[in-house]
This record gives sequence, structure tokens and C-alpha cells, in this order.
Amino acid sequence: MASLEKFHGILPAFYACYDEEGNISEARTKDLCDYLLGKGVQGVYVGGSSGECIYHNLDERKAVLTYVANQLRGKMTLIAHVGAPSTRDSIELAKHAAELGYDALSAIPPIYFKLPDRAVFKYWSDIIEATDLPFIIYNIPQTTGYTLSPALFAKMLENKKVIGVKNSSMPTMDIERFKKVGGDDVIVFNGPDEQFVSGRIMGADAGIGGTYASMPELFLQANEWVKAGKFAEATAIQSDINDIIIALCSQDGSMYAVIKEVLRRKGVDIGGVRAPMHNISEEDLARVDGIVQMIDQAVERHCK
Ligand SMILES: CC(=O)N[C@H](C=O)[C@@H](O)[C@H](O)[C@H](O)CO
Ligand SMILES: CC(=O)C(=O)O
Repeated sequence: MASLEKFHGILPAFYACYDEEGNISEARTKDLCDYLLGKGVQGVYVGGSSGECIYHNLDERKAVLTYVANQLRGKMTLIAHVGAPSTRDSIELAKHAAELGYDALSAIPPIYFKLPDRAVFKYWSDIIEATDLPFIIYNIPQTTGYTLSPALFAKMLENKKVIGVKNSSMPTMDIERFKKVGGDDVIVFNGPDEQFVSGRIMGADAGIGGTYASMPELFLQANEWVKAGKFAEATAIQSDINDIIIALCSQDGSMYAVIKEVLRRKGVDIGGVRAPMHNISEEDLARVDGIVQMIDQAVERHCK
């Protein structure tokens, strides 16, 4: 399906950009937009986990969607994550994203209460009903506690507005199963950055990831090697990526706080993270030097 072409490639999950007081910053959001545009990524996934959506009120989430659209609309593919605790809020976000010209909507399943499949189906269907936009299911069992089954995926696909799934469960077999159900007419996004290459080989058409923006060059190059069937080269990049992700996750601050410090070193200051996530410590500051070095050396090794 030619219309799915714009969803192929490397789509970083967009981070929350705060000012010094911890409020959403329009100027810093634009800076991150410009940075990613300059890196040549195919699109962005706005307002998801990495965007700290779970810590934002509705007005803040709408503001982020607005600032990104104003800066990037027409320049790359824009996916709006509109999952929220209530259907009502999700629909409000979906309508806002549609007015802003987003290319697609996406949502996690209902969170907190464990609802049955029929409620999950109704939740996603109500969001889809609210606009004309295509919809991408977000399966991320490790944070939501809900696992999308191939059977519910097949049922969702009966709605022609459903174009695919962003799969963040760890087994790459899940990607293969979703691809089997949907075939060439659906797009499956790899979620776990640690297995981007294997996810692509098992059938993922593209990737959306929380660490991409900290090292876009590496994911873009790995994707090119996969497309070219150069799996040894792709795997060598993946191995370096995994060293970097482990380092990003091993500091006092949360992974996103560390990534934001990496970006600051690269000239993009988007603030810290919102509590209860942890900001970086004094000790982290020196260690981030080492992480930036790891990234720069890997880019030097694989992308020149
Ligand atoms: C659980 C989670 O947040 N997964 C993200 C989305 O799929 C990933 O992109 C991770 O941020 C990444 O793989 C680093 O662990
Ligand atoms: C992909 C990811 O990390 C997100 O949902 O923002």
C-alpha cells in the first residue's frame, strides 16, 4: 500500500521539553524539532511514554501537539499519541491532533483498571470514530499490563482506519505474529530499541523508539543496512547501541534525564524530567561525558 510509505523509516519518540521551572517550553520544543529535522529522521511520535504524557495535564498535551505540528507539519510524518486514562480525554486529544494536521493517531490500551478485551476494543474504536485519521495501536505490556492478542489485532483491522501496531513487547515473535495477521496492508513498528535489527528482520516495517533521538545516526544507518540485507553490519551497530542504552539506563537519573543531558551536550537544551522521575545527579554529569563519547565513537565507526 503506497499510502503507508510515509510511515516507514526511523521515527524517534519525541521528548517533553521543559523550561527552567519545569513547564512545557514552546521554544525548546521547537529546538528539538529542528534538531531531529536536521538529522533526517522520517517522522516523530509525539506525546507517548518518552514524551512523559502520563505526567501532563490535557492542556499541556495539547500544547506539545500544537508546537510540534507548527514546526514540522509537511516536513516529516507526525504521529500523535492520544491515549489517556479516560475515553473522553483521548477523544479530545484526537480531535485536536486532527485539526493540527497529524498523519495518524495512536493510543495505548486503557490503563489502571484491568478491563476486558471488549472494553479495550470499544476504547480504541471510540477514538478512531472521532476523526478521519488512520490509527496505530500501541502495544506496550510492560507499562500498561495489557497484552494485545493477534485475535484482537485481527478484529481491530476490520476497521479500515487501523493501519498497524507499534509493538513494544519484548518477544520479536510478536512482531512476526502481527505481521502474519495483517500482511502487507499493515505497518508494524518495532518498539524495543535494544532489538531494532531483529525486530526488522522478523517483519517490522519501521521503528518508533525512545532512545532514537539520542543517537539518530545509528538507527538510520542500521535501518539502511537491514534494507540492503547487510545483517552483519546492522548487528554490529545494534551491539554498540545496546552498550549505549545500558549506560543510559545505569545512572542515578532516569533514562530520559540522562538522554536530555546527552542532548544538552549536543547543543539542544530541553530541560530535565518531571517528578516522580529522577533528574541526573552530580555524579552522573561526569559519566555522561563517557556516554557522549560512546555515541560519537559509534557514529564515527559505523556512519562515515
Ligand atoms: C518500555 C518502553 O518505554 N519502550 C520504548 C518504546 O517501545 C522503547 O523505545 C524504550 O524506550 C527503549 O527500548 C529503551 O529501553
Ligand atoms: C516509543 C516510546 O518510547 C514512546 O511511546 O514515546
